[in-house]
Amino acid sequence: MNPLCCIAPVSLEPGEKRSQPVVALKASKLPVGLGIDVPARNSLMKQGTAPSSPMPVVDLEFKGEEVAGILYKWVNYGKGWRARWFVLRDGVLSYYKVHGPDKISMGPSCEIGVRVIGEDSMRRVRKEQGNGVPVKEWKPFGEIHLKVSSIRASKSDDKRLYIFTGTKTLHLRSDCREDRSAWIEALLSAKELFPRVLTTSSDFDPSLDITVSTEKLRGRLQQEGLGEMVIKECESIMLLELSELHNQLKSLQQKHILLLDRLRQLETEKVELETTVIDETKERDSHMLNGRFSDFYSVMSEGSASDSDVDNESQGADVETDEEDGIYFDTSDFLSSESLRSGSYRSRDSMGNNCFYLPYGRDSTSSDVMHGNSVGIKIPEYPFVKRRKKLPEPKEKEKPVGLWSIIKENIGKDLSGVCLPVYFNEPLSSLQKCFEDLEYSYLVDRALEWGKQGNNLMRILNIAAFAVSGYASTEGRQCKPFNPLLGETYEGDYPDKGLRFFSEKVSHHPMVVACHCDGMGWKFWGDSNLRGKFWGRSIQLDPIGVLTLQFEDGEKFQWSKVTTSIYNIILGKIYCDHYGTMRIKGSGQYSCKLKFKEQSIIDRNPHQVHGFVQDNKTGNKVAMLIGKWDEAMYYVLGDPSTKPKGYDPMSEAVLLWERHKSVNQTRYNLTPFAISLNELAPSLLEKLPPTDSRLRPDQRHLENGEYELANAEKLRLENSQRQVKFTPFFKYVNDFKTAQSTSPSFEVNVLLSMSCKLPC
Ligand SMILES: CC(C)CCC[C@@H](C)[C@H]1CC[C@H]2[C@@H]3CC=C4C[C@@H](O)CC[C@]4(C)[C@H]3CC[C@]12C
Repeated sequence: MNPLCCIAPVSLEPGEKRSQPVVALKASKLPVGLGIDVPARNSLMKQGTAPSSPMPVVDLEFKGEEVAGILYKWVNYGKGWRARWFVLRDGVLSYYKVHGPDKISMGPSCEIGVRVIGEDSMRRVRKEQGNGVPVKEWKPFGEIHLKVSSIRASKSDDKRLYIFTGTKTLHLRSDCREDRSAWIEALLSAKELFPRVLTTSSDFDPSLDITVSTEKLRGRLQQEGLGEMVIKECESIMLLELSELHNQLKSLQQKHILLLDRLRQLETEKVELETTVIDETKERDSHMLNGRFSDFYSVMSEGSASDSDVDNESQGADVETDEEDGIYFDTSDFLSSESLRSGSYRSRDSMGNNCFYLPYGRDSTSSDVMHGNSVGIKIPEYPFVKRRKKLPEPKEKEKPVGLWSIIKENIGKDLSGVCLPVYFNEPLSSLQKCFEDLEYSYLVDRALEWGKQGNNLMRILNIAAFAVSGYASTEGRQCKPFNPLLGETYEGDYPDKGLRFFSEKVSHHPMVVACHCDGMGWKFWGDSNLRGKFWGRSIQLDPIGVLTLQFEDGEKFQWSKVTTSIYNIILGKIYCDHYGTMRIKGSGQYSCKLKFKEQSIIDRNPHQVHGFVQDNKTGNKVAMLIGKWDEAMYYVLGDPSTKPKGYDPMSEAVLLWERHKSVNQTRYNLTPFAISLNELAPSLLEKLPPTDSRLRPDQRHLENGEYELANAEKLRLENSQRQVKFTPFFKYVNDFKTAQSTSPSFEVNVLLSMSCKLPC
């Protein structure tokens, strides 16, 4: 039983009037399974006055009949509000998808009275009825048991209502105020008809009846030959103490309940606030496509956002991220950090914390052996390369600046002209950051080996772990990478990991980075372009583009990254979350689907990822994947949907990947691998092209903790970049060539490299 279930229903706002039911009708069997007397409804509608006035009453008393109608359900930030057909029956509120403008998917036929709420709902029912085609009975998309839920009306929007189910909150919106009142009334009545039986959850029963027996005590005291007077006194002392304890327990329990309630209220308010911002932003965007909000994001990323801000509906037709695929186990039950460690695999505590001090190649070898997952495969031995383990000591004291102070100072100004100071940056460019996704490249090496041995399942499992591992380094990072100049490059030569990496910024608007990596026996490439949306207190980044991994034997895997949201950008601690579905399409035997669960504030178990591997030919699920993007990934063989109820996948889970635990934390929370990326060893200096990110002066100054210099250089670079926009390219380059012929600056070098790439 979920502890949240016991919270009492929240009543309507004091001022909220319970409106009359819109209409209640007797059933006549309908093809769609809903018994609705449409002509009767029509005549009533005609009698009715404007929507603001109360509707005529037909059946005042709600006797537990069915209620149905359209409500808009909040799905997620990408999909927004979606129409769903809701049916309230026997204390259960079920909802179904609405396919197209008129097609409703409904539940089983019923012959009892049905009340249809809302004009639009009636219109749809009439249309369905008119078809005369018997409609398939659909399984409900979701079900809410009202006896364990609480219902609440939104304070700020008279069309919205919330249903807390104990584990999640459903955000619903009706077409008008009257419809909301009708729904709330129906829901509350249904709830009253099916009151929650509290006796089942003694853990949260506020009456907390404890029966205490003094029998044993009495017996023992009698044995000692004590008189009745003394025994009675002892009994009353004990009972008094106990009742004191009982009272304390009760008040603690009350506090707990209040706290949980407050938390849920806060969460509702948070979503309400954010959805209000979304609704308003959408409206505003339609009025001024290139207005302040789209500019604002470009300031955050210094012009890296693409211009388009359209809601991408085509991607997942009508997928509700939280409720898709019934086969998933409720990972929240077992995926706590402790249970992650208590599965069949035991964590390699003995050496896990030290492993990053080892050279990368050897590190992966040691973990391979420990994980057992690579028993029987050959693990490549890479040479040791000495790399730095720390960033240079900062030369100046840090100057923390809140983003809010910058926004405040620039209110009313055109934000595209505002530059963010360097304090918001980390000493890495987006080009280097792309390479961070390959920190756990040993997983691909393993995948190669498994495939060579004909074990394609282990190959895709390792690739899935690799695709997830790329997110691990984002945990605890609060600064933004430097936005490279157009034509800026980064080359990483890492024989210690068997890697050669190259990335380049290939487009400025939209900002696109292309990268390529040669591993031993495999290649990985892709381009990254982010579509950004600013939601007021958070930024949502939707990556566009495909990543490809190809093995020397020809097998190819392709996937796209999931959505990233950055929260608390104005106030509080910045953090990011990754959520959505990642599909890894394999050209061979298997593909994989991974779901990154979106975090909520009462989520005690964030960052979960779960999914399965599917046979491309038969469609059968052959293995399950579970874990967290910032901790570890595990697999369990077999079809997850055939497992019995209450099955604990962690009992059989085998570790695929575990994040390196770094102790050597910098101010930027960089991993040891990330620390190595901007190292400029003297031997490298001779070899690097002048366009390499390591040579970017502002980034170098920031790394050295020379904040003033870094800021000045950053401003200079950004200004000269802006200048390029207005000056013909060749004139700009030639002017610089003549003015600084001896040692051109970084940006001129980058520009010069561009001129070589352009057709003459
Ligand atoms: C307001 C400003 C200063 C906040 C800085 C926010 C930081 C946390 C942001 C800025 C840019 C962001 C990155 C941009 C792009 C990607 C690629 C994506 O596929 C995974 C997340 C990742 C790697 C983001 C992680 C979070 C990030 C580093």
